Amino acid sequence: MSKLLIKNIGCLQTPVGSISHWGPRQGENRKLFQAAVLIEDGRIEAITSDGVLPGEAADTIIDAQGNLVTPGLVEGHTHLVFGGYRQGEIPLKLKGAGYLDILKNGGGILDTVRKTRQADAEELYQKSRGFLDEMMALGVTTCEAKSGYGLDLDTEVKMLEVIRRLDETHPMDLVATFMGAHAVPPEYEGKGDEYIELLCREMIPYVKEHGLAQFSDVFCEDSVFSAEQSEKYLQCAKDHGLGLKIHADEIEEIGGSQLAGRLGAVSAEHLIAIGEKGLNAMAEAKTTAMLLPATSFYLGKDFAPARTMIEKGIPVAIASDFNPGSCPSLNLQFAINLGYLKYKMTPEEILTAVTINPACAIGRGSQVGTLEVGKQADLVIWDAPDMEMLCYRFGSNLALQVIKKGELVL
Ligand SMILES: N=CN[C@@H](CCC(=O)O)C(=O)O
Ligand SMILES: [Zn+2]
Repeated sequence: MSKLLIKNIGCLQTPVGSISHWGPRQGENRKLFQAAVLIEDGRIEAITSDGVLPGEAADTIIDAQGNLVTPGLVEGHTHLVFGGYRQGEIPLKLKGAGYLDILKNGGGILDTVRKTRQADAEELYQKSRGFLDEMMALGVTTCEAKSGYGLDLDTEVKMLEVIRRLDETHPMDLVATFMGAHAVPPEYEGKGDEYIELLCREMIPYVKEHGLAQFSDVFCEDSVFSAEQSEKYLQCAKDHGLGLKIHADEIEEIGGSQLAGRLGAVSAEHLIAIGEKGLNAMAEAKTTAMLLPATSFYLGKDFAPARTMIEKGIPVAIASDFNPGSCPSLNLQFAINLGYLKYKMTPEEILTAVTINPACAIGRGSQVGTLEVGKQADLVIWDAPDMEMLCYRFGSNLALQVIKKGELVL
């Protein structure tokens, strides 16, 4: 069994976790100086500090040259499988067209649905592989990916099978979320309730029966799916044993975050327009707030009240929201910068928000998201002495070396 030693780590920084007691965190971090990590068979065998090296010899040694080492980043929210792009929407947005206006006129998500239905699985697979390569080069080692650009069974299954094939063939670990309730498809225009019926009667059972997704998600938004429709869909997903996620209170507050708390959703996404009742419901249920600052930036919206969420004890995660419409950037490092500048989170809270908290929100908290003996050896060596530098510098890729399951992948 191969042994890898990473030595001369200036600062090893990790959220506080423990395999037996893992769960979303508020931001407590552990920092070890002049540290070293011994990895065997893809797992962390030993962590030392103060210049002391693990006793056992290693086959391969990496000198971290005094740099920062953190857990591999966990990307908790993407729509990374999609046909075509939507660059044509920019001029409309610049002329003042709102995100929902474009969708109501058959563009937006529905434009990507048309292109995804036309795209073949191989094309989607190859395009998404490229995105995963880029994300891994930025320090991401585990990633969630949603369906939701099919809105019919065949194309939703096509998307989820692409995600499964990516998980089987790419070094990145992927977690799939079924999002058949992303929008009402054109063939059900004006018949949203009937489409929810179809999702509950046909698609959710099929997805569960074929093990195609671990979670289910819905776009609960004005003129997309109401809180009532979202509840019906999520209750059906819950009854079929899928974990619950909900795009909530992104543009209008229509009760999505309250629903998240009431149903015990594992996470609620966006939350730009969340109100006091939604905050209290999520705090009560310990539903993770999956915040998407690059979407706020790109749509020219406000930023979610992250500080208030942390003060209320709501676990906070930060993700890219990579998708062709509201956030055509997969750069989680940029989301880290925005977490610092716009959410005013501390570097420790931000590290927690891009590692253990999203890991818990996608069901991987016991395997990844912290650096501790026994966990999977997913780590990043950064071109930075500390987490402050990662939060402060933006526009450059500061990931120097990425280790995935003990293998150097970058
Ligand atoms: N808001 C809904 N869904 C995605 C955007 C999807 C799209 O515009 O293609 C989001 O999370 O931002
Ligand atoms: Zn999304």
